[in-house]
Amino acid sequence: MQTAQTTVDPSEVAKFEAMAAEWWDPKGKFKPLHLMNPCRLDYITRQIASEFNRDLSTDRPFEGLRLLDIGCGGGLLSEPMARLGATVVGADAAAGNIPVAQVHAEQSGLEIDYRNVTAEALAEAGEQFDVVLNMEVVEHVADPQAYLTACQQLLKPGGLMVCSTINRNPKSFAMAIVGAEYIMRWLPKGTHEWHKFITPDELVSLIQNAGLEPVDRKGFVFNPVSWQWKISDRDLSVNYVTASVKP
Ligand SMILES: C[S@@+](CC[C@H](N)C(=O)[O-])C[C@H]1O[C@@H](n2cnc3c(N)ncnc32)[C@H](O)[C@@H]1O
Repeated sequence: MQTAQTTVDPSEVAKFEAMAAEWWDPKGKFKPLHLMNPCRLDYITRQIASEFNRDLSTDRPFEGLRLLDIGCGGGLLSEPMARLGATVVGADAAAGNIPVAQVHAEQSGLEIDYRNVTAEALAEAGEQFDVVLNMEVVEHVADPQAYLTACQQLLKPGGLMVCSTINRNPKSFAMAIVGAEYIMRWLPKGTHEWHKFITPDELVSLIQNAGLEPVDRKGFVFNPVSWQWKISDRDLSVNYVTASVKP
């Protein structure tokens, strides 16, 4: 791993190291992210297409865009972005995630540049991207403001950051911790720490303080009957996503 680890919380990264082998098992510990993937990919692709004026009916609409998937895990989002034509760098603080992501991309015939590196180290190295995907990571870092500032530095002017996380309220405690970890046992107990969850207003302030302009926010809502996630304009009570641009 490269230097500049200021925003890494070693105990958080250790949790993901321990689960690294399971990234691509849709019934394993990352089942919630697999279930959520169609819904969040729909949001991400529409935000990128709108920001960069791309036609989603074409084969590789994101050709020419350089995209960073920060906290990429096993590459559940890096791979679809590469399929859509983006030049993808997947970065993660957990070293064990990288070979898992690399092997899966190779087996899928995709070229993705996976690196065991932090956002701060990439920013220090002067890397620049059109898009930063920052999905389900900010609730796992030691210093969200420093982390989001590094993400801002990584964007070119006019670049887009899509950032998702979990709200902090009694409902999110019941759903994301008691429900997902203790009742459904989707995730190992202790995967999430409720006090590290961030309300939408707090996230908007952090994003603005980092020098980005928030342009959209939506909820991701799980329907236990259809067993599917949907995008909601109004319900940001548990999982939610924001889009921001660098002026
Ligand atoms: C919940 S997973 C999300 C993975 C992926 N973004 C997704 O949504 O499918 C969080 C990931 O963030 C990584 N992570 C935690 N802290 C990090 C940091 N400071 N910098 C980069 N990655 C980090 C973890 O190792 C883990 O792979």
